[in-house]
Amino acid sequence: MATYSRLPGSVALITLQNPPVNALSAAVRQGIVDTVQRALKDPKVTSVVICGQNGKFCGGADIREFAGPMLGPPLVPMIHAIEAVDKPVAAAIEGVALGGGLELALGCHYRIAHSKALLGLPEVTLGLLPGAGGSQRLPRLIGLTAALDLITTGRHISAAEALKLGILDQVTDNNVVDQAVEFVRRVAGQPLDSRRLSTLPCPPDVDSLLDKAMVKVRQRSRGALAPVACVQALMAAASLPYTQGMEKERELLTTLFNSGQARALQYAFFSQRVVGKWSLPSGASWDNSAARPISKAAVIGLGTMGRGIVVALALTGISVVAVETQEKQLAEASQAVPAMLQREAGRRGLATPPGVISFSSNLQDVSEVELVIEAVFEDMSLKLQVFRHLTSVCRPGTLLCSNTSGLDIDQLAAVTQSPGLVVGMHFFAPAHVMKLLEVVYGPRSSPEAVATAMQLGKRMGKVSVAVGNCPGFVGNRMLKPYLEQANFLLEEGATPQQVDEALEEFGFPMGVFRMSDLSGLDVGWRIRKEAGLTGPGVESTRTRQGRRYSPLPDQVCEAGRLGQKTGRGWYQYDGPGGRVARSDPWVHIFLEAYRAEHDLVARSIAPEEILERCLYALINEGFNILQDAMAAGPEDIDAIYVFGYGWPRHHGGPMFHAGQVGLGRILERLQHHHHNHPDVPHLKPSTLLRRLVAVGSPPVQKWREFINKERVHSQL
Ligand SMILES: CCCCCCC/C=C/C(=O)SCCNC(=O)CCNC(=O)[C@H](O)C(C)(C)COP(=O)(O)OP(=O)(O)OC[C@H]1O[C@@H](n2cnc3c(N)ncnc32)[C@H](O)[C@@H]1OP(=O)(O)O
Repeated sequence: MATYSRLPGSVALITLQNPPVNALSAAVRQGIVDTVQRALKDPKVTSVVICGQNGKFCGGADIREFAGPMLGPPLVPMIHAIEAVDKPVAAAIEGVALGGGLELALGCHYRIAHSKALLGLPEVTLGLLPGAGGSQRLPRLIGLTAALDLITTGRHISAAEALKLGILDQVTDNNVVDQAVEFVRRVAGQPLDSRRLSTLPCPPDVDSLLDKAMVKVRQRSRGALAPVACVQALMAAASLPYTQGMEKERELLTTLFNSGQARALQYAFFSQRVVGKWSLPSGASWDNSAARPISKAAVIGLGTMGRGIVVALALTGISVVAVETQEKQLAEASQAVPAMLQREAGRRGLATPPGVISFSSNLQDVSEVELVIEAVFEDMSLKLQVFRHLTSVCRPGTLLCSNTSGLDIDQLAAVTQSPGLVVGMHFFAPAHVMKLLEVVYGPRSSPEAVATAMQLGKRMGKVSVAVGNCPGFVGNRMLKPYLEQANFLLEEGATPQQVDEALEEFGFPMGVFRMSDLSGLDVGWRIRKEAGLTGPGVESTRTRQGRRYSPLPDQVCEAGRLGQKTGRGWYQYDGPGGRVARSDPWVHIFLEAYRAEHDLVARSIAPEEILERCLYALINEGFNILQDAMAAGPEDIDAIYVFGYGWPRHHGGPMFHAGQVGLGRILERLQHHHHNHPDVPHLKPSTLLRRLVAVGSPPVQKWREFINKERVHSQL
C-alpha cells in the first residue's frame, strides 16, 4: 500500500509500504493511484514527494506477481498520471530504486537521492526489459549510449554516477525526504514541461550505435532474448515518437513475459535466495544455528586455489596467515597475491585492505587463527597429513575447512580432535572471482561449523550452497556423467568441435572439451588413476569396473597433451598457455585410429542427440542427488550449476530445465538412451524422476515438499 500525509508548507508525502523492498505490488500501485489523486485534488497541496518506507525507495515491480494474472492498476498509466500532474512531484530515493522503482522515479519531475542509494534497470537479468516506460524515458534523459549500457547490463549504479549521468537532480548525505521536501517547495510554481521526460525528443542514433550494439549483444547473449529486446526497444525510442515507442516497448515486453527464459531467470533470482536459507536433513538451519565471528583465518597451500582464497578472505577485512611449505611457491605467491588483491579491490571499486595478509612457510603460525582453509594438492594422504598437523597446532575450537573438490570430508574429520568443526569449503577457480561456494557438511559436521562457513561465504559475496558429503559433492558428481557422455560421443563419431558447438549453442560459455582444455586434462586423469580406472597394470579395454569406459581422455594425456597449459589438448593452441582453440588434425587422426582399433563405425550425430546425451545424463544425476538428500532441493543444484559451471542462466539450471522440457520427455529419452547403452548406469533413469512422472510431473517449486513426503513414507 501507500500512505498519504500533508506536511507543513503544502507538500504531500506519499510513502510506499511493502516490506522488505517496497515492490510495486497491486496494493502498492492502487495506493499510489489513490494518493496521487488525493494530492491532485487537495487545493492546499502545491507539490508532492514520493518515498519508500524503511529506507528503501522501491525494488521494482513485484516479481512474485509475474507468475499469476496481473491484478490492480497497471504500472504504465500510473506513471503517466504522475508525470501529467501539474504540481511538481519528486522521488526521494533512499536504499534502492531498481527496475519499476526507477521507472516510477523517471515519471516524477525531479529525483533526489541519498549518497548511498543504488539505482538501476535490472529487468534484463529477469528476462524482461524496462517495460514501464524506462526504455523510452531513460534515453531521452541521459542519451542513447548511457541508456544502452544501463539497460542491457542491468547493472546497479551509485547515486554519484547517477548524478553524473543526469538521472538525479540532487544527491545528499542528509535525510533524503527532508531534502526532497525542501527541493519541491523551492521549485513549486515553476513550469514543468521540460521535466516531463516523455515529451522530450530522444536523440537519434546518428552513428548506428544501436545497430553495432545489436551485433554485439547477439554475439554475447548466446540465445538470451532479453538483451536483444532491450536494444530493439532503444531503437524504437530513437526512431519513433514516444507513443509508438511505448507500443513497441509493450509488444516486446509481452513477448518476453511469455517466454520460458523470463520464467527461468525469475526462478534463478528466487533460487539464489532460497539456497541462502540453508537447512540440513538434521533440521539445522539459520533459525537454530549461530555462526561464529571470524576475524583471523589461515590458508594452507598457495597454488592457484589457495591464492584466490587468500584474496577473497582479505577483501572482507579478515586478517589471513597464508602458509606454503615450498619455498619457491611461497616466494611466487608473496609477490602475486598482493597484486591480485589490489586488482580485485580495484575491480570492485574498493580500497585495497592494508596489511591483512602475512606469509609463512611454517604451519605453526596458524595457531592463533579462528578458521583454517586447507587448499593443498588434491591428494587424500597429503590432506590427511595436513589435518593431523592442524589439529595438533591450532587452539581448541578452531574450524578446519578443506577446499577439496570431491574427497571425503568425514575421512578428514576423523583424524582431528573435533570432527564437528570440520567442513568442506569448495571454491571454484579463480576463487576470488567465482561466485559459487559449496559448503560440504559431513555426518559429524556441527550446525555451528556449517553456519560459520555459510556466513563466511556470504561475507565474501559468494552464493554459498550447503551440500552433503559424497564423491564430487553436487557439482562435480553431476559433471562426471556429462563428461562421460561427451567422450562416448567421440567414440561413436562426433568431433570435439561438434560436441562443443552443440553445448555452446545451448548457451554454455564453453563446450565440454574447450572447458577441459582450460582446466587441465591431467586433473581428471589423476582422479581416474587413483580410482584404479587407468594407469600401469590396468587392461586397455572399453569396459572397466563393470561398466562402459572410454580410455580416450587418458590416451590424450599419455600423448603429453594436457590442454592449454601444454599448448595441445582436445584442440591446438598457439603455444603453452595459449587461449584460442583451433581444430587439430592430430585429434581427428587419433580418433579415427582409435575407432578403427576398437571396430567402431563412426556415425553422424545430430546436435539434439549431443544435448540429450550430455544434459539428460547430468540431470539424471541431479535427481539421484536429490534422492540421496545430498542437496536440499532443486534450487540448490540449479544455483550450483548457474554460478559455478556456466549453465546458461536463461535456462534456469539443470533441474528447472528438466521441468521445462517435461519430466516425461526426459524420462522417455533416458530410457531410450539407456536401452541403446545398457552398460552406462548413468543413463538409467533415477527412481525420483520416475516417481515425479508417476505423480503427474509437479512443477519444480513443489519437488522439495514431494521428496520430503516420499522420504517419510520410505518411497525413496
Ligand atoms: C505489473 C506489470 C509489470 C510490468 C513491468 C515491467 C517493468 C518492470 C519490471 C521490474 O521492475 S522487474 C523487478 C526489478 N527489480 C529487481 O530486479 C530488484 C530485485 N531485487 C534485488 O536486487 C534485491 O532484492 C535488492 C532490492 C537489491 C535487495 O537486496 P537484499 O540483499 O537487501 O535483499 P534480498 O534478500 O535480495 O531480498 C529481500 C527479499 O525481498 C524479495 N524481493 C526483492 N526484490 C523483489 C521484487 N522486486 N519483487 C518481489 N520480491 C522481491 C526477495 O525475494 C527477498 O525475499 P525472500 O526471497 O527472502 O522471501
